[in-house]
Amino acid sequence: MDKLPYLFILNPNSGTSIGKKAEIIGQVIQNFAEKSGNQATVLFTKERGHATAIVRENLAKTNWKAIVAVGGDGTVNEIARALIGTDTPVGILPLGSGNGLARHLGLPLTLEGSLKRIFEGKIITIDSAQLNDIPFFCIAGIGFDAYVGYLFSQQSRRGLATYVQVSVQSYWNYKPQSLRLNGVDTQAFSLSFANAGQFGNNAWVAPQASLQDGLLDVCVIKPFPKWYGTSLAYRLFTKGLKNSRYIEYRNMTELSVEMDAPPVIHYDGEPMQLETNFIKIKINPESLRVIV
Ligand SMILES: Nc1ncnc2c1ncn2[C@@H]1O[C@H](COP(=O)(O)OP(=O)(O)OP(=O)(O)O)[C@@H](O)[C@H]1O
Repeated sequence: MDKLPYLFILNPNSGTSIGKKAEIIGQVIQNFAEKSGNQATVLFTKERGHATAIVRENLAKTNWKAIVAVGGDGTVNEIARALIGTDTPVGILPLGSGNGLARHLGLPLTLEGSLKRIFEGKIITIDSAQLNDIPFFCIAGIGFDAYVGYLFSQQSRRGLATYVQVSVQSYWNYKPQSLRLNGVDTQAFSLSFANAGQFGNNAWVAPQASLQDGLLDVCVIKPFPKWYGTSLAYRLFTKGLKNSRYIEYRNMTELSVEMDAPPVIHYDGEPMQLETNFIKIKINPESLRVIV
């Protein structure tokens, strides 16, 4: 049996209720590993960005079989960014709110099912991407979803219900943005750079996206009448956006976006206010190993 150890990094801030259960989940991971003849070290993050620091500190110390993100897409991002171009695979134990990458990959969403998959699954190599120097693995974007992500991050309550509430409230006053996409003037309600197909919670902005095609699926949601919003939302959750006249898809390996002012963006659901109005996005083919 292969005895290389696994490093699990748990973000107690992921999802809506890990916090109080973090220690118990850590214990479940340890017990499951032991029972299945594996070794696991479980570490807990203390703040935003800490997961990246933990990987960097520990990567050279031991030959890890895999480093597992216990949390949502933000936690996967923090861990995977330190594993790009290395042989060490990332595992995903999806305990976040949206779990876009895990859902795209069809991974189990239960604790036991995920642990079994992590210890028994196979490894594939996927593309990663970057927005300026920010790596992302699932989807990055500008526009309405970035704006909502930014407002959501300022709420004290998390979870899907809060997200829906913030989305609906901001929808009515939100105005499409003017930008230049590869130098061409474009009006967009939102612009998504999809490596994987969904934001999380099965909101499929680019259901056709593949993590292994060396391409980004760029989805432009063009300005639309407000009454059309429910139809777009329905299409988003039923993989039907492609048939809308307000949607345009392009496959690209890199692109540039220029805005009039530094925009709020999101990468893998993490909102961020940029300090520049020039954005370059590019794909890095076959750059991350993942357990599936
Ligand atoms: N110990 C911590 N305390 C506070 N925030 C943390 C801590 N560790 C990580 N974070 C931050 O928590 C945020 C949320 O993490 P994550 O994205 O994994 O969960 P989520 O938002 O519930 O899931 P998803 O992105 O799948 O919807 C990230 O911004 C991450 O940097």
